[in-house]
Amino acid sequence: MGVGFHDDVDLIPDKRTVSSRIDSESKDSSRRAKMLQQRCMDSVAKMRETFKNSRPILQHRISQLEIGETLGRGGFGEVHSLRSISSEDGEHETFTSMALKQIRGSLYGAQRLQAQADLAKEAEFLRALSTHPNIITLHSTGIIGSPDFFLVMDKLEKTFEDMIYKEWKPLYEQRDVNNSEMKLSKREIKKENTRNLMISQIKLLIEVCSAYSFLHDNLVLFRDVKPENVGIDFDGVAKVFDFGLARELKEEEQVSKDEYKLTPQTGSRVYMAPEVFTSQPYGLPYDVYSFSIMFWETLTMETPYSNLTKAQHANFAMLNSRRPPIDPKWPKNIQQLLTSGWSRDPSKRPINFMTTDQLAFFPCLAPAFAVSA
Ligand SMILES: Nc1ncnc2c1ncn2[C@@H]1O[C@H](COP(=O)(O)OP(=O)(O)OP(=O)(O)O)[C@@H](O)[C@H]1O
Repeated sequence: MGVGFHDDVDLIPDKRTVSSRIDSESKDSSRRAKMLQQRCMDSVAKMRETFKNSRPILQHRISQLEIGETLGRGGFGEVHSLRSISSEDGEHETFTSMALKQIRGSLYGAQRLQAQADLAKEAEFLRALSTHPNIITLHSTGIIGSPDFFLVMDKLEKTFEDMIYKEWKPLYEQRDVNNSEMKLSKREIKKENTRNLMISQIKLLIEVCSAYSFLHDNLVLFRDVKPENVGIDFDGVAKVFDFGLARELKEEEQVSKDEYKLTPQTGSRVYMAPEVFTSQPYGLPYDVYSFSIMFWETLTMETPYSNLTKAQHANFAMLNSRRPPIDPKWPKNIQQLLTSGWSRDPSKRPINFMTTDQLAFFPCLAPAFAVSA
């Protein structure tokens, strides 16, 4: 089922994003730049129309908003907490659980236009897809000044990346601490804590999978699956956000099953699948590759390929098939999922992600899921 989005426009890369942009060195760069600019303008115009027609409660001017502290900044957007919105009768409604995303003040000219198009695209995706419990909810869209828009979304407490490095990793490093009432040996304590940690990790990964599977069911390729782009809300639920690189797959761009002609080298370097890096057609298996790298990162709490330079990564991981080391102590199912998920051959990667069933029925973890169900 398609969801009807407009054409692709590229993103301004953040420090780890190597999304292909207007290539000033290519021969037809100025023609391409003009085309891109036109596409941006078209999507911004379209978005302005959509915003005009959006639900009235969601139409706000920036002067009516009380914007709180900055929660984060990306390549083109900045996100603030939202204290309140004044209603027409001057009363203030409090929206402590919401966040406002707008375009960074430092962007001008073509970059700003591009950012507007990206934000417009993000709003369209969220409008269509944020019914899923693990996709961030879009509450509102609005206009800031005359040309720019903003989005009001659920506020996130932290990202999956924070979870890995600021919560799980310190816990793992203290895994010999006894938190259990039972009298256990040091070895047993370590084993139980490691297992409990893995259960927490897999539970959140299942939620993440569920969101990406939903996108794939709607023929939406996310193209930037990584822990930075998954949030955790204040109830501890995983929420996929940042649809800046997402793309609806269209029949006219399909070259074969699961392969589409799309912008090469789009995404973030260490999570990028070889076919995307080497400018081949690609499709949904791209996200499965990225998810597998994220899966490994979650379990090891280590940055993938951190021991390789960019050139080594290109050579060993992208052109050859070197992958992060799999711990032989991990359950066999996990080992198999990783090996197939990051396979060089996209057709060997599991379709539709690792479904909840596949993840939940690891023999070692099943009892934990049964208890919490
Ligand atoms: N709903 C939210 N609640 C709290 N913080 C958020 C929320 N959305 C985003 N952030 C924070 O703001 C940062 C920037 O947001 P986001 O990644 O959406 O911006 P972007 O410009 O689209 O990023 P990128 O350059 O990665 O595409 C995030 O990394 C996160 O730390």
